[in-house]
Amino acid sequence: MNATKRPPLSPGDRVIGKWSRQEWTVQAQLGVGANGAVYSVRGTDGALYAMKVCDDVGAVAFEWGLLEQLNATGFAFPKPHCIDDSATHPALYFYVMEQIEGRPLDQIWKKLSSDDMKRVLLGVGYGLRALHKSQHAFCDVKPQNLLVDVQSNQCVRFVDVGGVTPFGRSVRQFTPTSDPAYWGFGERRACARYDIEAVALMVATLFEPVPQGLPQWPVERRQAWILRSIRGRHDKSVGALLEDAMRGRIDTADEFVRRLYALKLRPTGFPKRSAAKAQTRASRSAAAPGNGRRPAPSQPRPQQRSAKARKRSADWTERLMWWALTCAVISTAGAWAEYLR
Ligand SMILES: Nc1ncnc2c1ncn2[C@@H]1O[C@H](COP(=O)(O)OP(=O)(O)OP(=O)(O)O)[C@@H](O)[C@H]1O
Repeated sequence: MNATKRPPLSPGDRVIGKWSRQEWTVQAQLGVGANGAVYSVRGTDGALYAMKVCDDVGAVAFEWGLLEQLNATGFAFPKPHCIDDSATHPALYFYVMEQIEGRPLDQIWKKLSSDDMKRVLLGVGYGLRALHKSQHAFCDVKPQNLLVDVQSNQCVRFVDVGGVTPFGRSVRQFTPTSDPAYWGFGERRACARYDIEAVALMVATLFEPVPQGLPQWPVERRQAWILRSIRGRHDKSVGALLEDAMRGRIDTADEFVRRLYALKLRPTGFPKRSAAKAQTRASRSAAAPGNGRRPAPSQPRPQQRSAKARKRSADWTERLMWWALTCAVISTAGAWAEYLR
């Protein structure tokens, strides 16, 4: 496939579908990968969509077919909207889908609190659970394909359906650092366990970027490196979960979700973020699911907090006063004793 075949689109360009006669105006480029480029486009209905443009008409048809098939089971991938060729650009094959809000996981991971990390991973687990029900594996699990909406309680959605493969088949599209076979943990065959292993590898490499020379290392050395990094750096329970997942001891997304729920996270070992903030967010969403705007009932109110602070400082000054008074009484008594002697 030759990347130069595909005409690049710029903001303001209009694309008219040859068959559907629908029209879209390009707003911005959302991303670009090995298979094509994805643009944010506005339809004539005023809504924003994502348009994926590939060099190869076969790739467009293949991804479109998968999106449609998976949409029927309803889950984390974008909803398909339309497939067409451009009447306005030569050799421009594309499909239009829902534009997913959110930022790629690698761009926000380091800013998340441990609670938010757990929430994101639960979202990934739920998305995989739904996908696996359709007997397909994601296969190309990588942070760039997981979009997290930080405005919406860390809601996670998947993009890039190109790697999705029916269970039992060989994996066609993968990213080495999330590929269990690359690390010597398993074979490159689509199944639920492959995805869970990939998630664990992805998390480990988000915590600690891989060394530059890693591709030249023998597989045993790579494996030793990643095991050392998860055993040494994180909360022990997180390390144990990641290691079990990597080693293929977690067979289903259901089990992964259960293990995540059971994790008792310590605030240490994760990037700094005010624990109070995280707790406020968690209790907010518990109090008002969906919008999280009401303050948590268990949170001490500012007036209560300042009353306590006042009481603490009053205790301290009171003690100082009594101490000064006692000293004064003792020295006065001493002076009288000296005078009367
Ligand atoms: N529906 C969407 N909504 C918002 N952003 C999207 C959408 N689809 C893709 N993107 C963005 O565009 C980027 C590239 O898209 P995609 O992964 O589908 O291309 P690709 O050529 O298959 O990439 P790769 O080389 O990883 O296989 C994604 O990482 C994501 O940031």
